[in-house]
Amino acid sequence: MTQTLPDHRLIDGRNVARRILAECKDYTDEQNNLGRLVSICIGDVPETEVYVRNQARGAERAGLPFEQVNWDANITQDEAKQIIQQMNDDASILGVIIQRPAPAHINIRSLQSAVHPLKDVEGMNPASIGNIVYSDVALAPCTAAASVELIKETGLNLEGLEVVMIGHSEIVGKPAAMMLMAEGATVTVCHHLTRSVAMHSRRADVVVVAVGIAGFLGPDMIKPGAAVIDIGINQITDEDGNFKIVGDVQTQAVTEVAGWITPVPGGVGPVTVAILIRNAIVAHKRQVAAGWIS
Ligand SMILES: Nc1nc2c(c(=O)[nH]1)N[C@@H](CN(C=O)c1ccc(C(=O)N[C@@H](CCC(=O)O)C(=O)O)cc1)CN2
Repeated sequence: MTQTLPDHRLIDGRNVARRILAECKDYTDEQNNLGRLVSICIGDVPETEVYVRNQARGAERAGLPFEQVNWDANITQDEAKQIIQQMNDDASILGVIIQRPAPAHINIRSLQSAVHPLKDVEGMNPASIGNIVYSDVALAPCTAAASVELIKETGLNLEGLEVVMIGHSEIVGKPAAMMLMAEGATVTVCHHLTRSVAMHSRRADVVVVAVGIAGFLGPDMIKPGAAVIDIGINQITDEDGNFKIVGDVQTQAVTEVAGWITPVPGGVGPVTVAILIRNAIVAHKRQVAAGWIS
């Protein structure tokens, strides 16, 4: 009888998420009056449906009250801001996350800045993001923190590690680069104006890809044995007309060369959700310390 052995090159994000959520549950079990995590969607955005569904599941597993709120796509910036301000003052709300993307007329950055730093479970308020520059990374943007968590899962020593980050978004690439520097890694950030991404990625111990282009990273772009962390969550339609989630990496081909690789789905997605819940716990501890709640 042939036995299928697990591929140890694959980093299982679901396992990492389970561990983080179990730690959160240990904390929530000790609390008797936890506020709820409010997740806001503006308009109908199919890309965020999976994310929000998994947020609800993650919160349930961690014993955290959760509420999904859907705002009409035509809500004005002022109306949205006003509701956020009411949420800031509402003691029954522990934290707030606003899904991206939002409709074009909404200034999402300004709206995220309206979430009070103590309720900013996404770490997207400029005050929270700014703290990362000072190596205070306890409340960091979820996907950026997930990429660091997945690199740690390889067991590689981050001190002096050569990491190439492909993508410089404010939500992943930039904060993740700062967080990795705080861990002692040497980080190169590539972006759309980088002359030869492959020239950089081929010498890296770890390549993190967050460009939002399905199959962007091929096997010829990495060093044999490197760790590849795929941050892309791209919805595509397969040959049978079904929706499917794929990453920014040509997973099958790159697995032949890489030492470690994160799959999509089952990689960064579940860890992003788990970090969101962990951030909510950090927010709770900070609110208690600030005397907002007891
Ligand atoms: N405010 C924010 N909005 C959005 C962010 C963000 O970090 N902050 N990132 C993305 C989220 N996103 C993709 O569009 C996304 C995140 C997580 C998942 C997920 O849980 N994926 C699972 C899917 C498994 C399944 O099919 O159930 C996985 O990858 O295993 C999906 C999407 C956009 N918005």
